[in-house]
Amino acid sequence: MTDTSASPVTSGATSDTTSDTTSDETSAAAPPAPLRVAVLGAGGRMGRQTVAALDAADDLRVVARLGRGDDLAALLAAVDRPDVVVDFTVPDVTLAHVLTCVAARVHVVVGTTGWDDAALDRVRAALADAPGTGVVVAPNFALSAVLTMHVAALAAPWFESVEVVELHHPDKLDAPSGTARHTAAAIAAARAAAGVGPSPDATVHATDGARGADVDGVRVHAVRLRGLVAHEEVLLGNPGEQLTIRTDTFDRSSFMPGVLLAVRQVGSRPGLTVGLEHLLGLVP
Ligand SMILES: NC(=O)C1=CN([C@@H]2O[C@H](COP(=O)(O)OP(=O)(O)OC[C@H]3O[C@@H](n4cnc5c(N)ncnc54)[C@H](OP(=O)(O)O)[C@@H]3O)[C@@H](O)[C@H]2O)C=CC1
Ligand SMILES: O=C(O)C1=N[C@H](C(=O)O)C[C@H](O)C1
Repeated sequence: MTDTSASPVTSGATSDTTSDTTSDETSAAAPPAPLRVAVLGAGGRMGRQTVAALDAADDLRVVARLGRGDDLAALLAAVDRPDVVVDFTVPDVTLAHVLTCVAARVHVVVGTTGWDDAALDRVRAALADAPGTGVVVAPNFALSAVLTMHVAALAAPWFESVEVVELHHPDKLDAPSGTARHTAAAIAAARAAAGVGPSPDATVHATDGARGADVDGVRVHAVRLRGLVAHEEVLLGNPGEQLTIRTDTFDRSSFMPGVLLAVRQVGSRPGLTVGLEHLLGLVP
């Protein structure tokens, strides 16, 4: 539901940062107006956490909280529209949300997973007609997860075998997780660049699914278990040795520094950015 108490129309625009005084000294010290942010999926697990994190930041202001059935296009057509939209909804609708924002030339930060190359290509095509607009799609905003993916890609060419195991709460809609897909893609790219072939696997008899999903040639296994939040292991094997890289999110607060970083940076990153690693400077 749209939060009318803080909607673009009723929130009083920039009045909280506009000083009554005409003193040069005072106006020079005035902080910039907070970035105006709308949250899609605001009533969900991530949406609630995101609204709270934005509320706690002096330089960011939540101006709308949207859920299923709320009119995003109308919000973006308002005079006093948000600067940035954050999407934590469901895989079926996130592409449409992003295309609506790009058409209105409003920056978007996307945490929702379930993206594939075709959907990302549609965003790139839309952005070609919206110069200056930024979209950040990040499968995982937690630092430990981003570093797990980064280190896994560094290590992958040095091992014969590599497989990914992701473990999540059972209310999750998509499998494998967006993080696991992103991890597998990074591993596959690093191995291909180094001329390393597929992981050895002699399996000729297997029950469907027993060897997990094939993501870019990397086996990915998905566990759903009550009590878990979000976890991933990358297993790398050589004769006589194993490297395990593991990330554990015990609480969704782990995602918030990354979400706020993306909200602050998306306006200065025109085009499509996939992965928080780019915002952290881990990759160009
Ligand atoms: N990038 C990251 O770091 C992270 C990404 N995620 C991803 O974020 C997404 C959301 O996760 P989570 O918060 O746990 O899921 P939830 O199911 O808790 O929340 C999803 C929310 O989206 C709302 N919603 C559904 N359809 C629409 C719609 N058409 N328009 C607007 N809102 C809609 C739901 O409303 P209703 O209740 O009415 O259905 C619900 O409030 C998932 O894809 C998940 O994988 C999760 C954690 C971290
Ligand atoms: O649904 C979740 O919870 C999560 N989804 C993201 C994913 O699919 O990778 C990020 C994190 O793993 C939590």
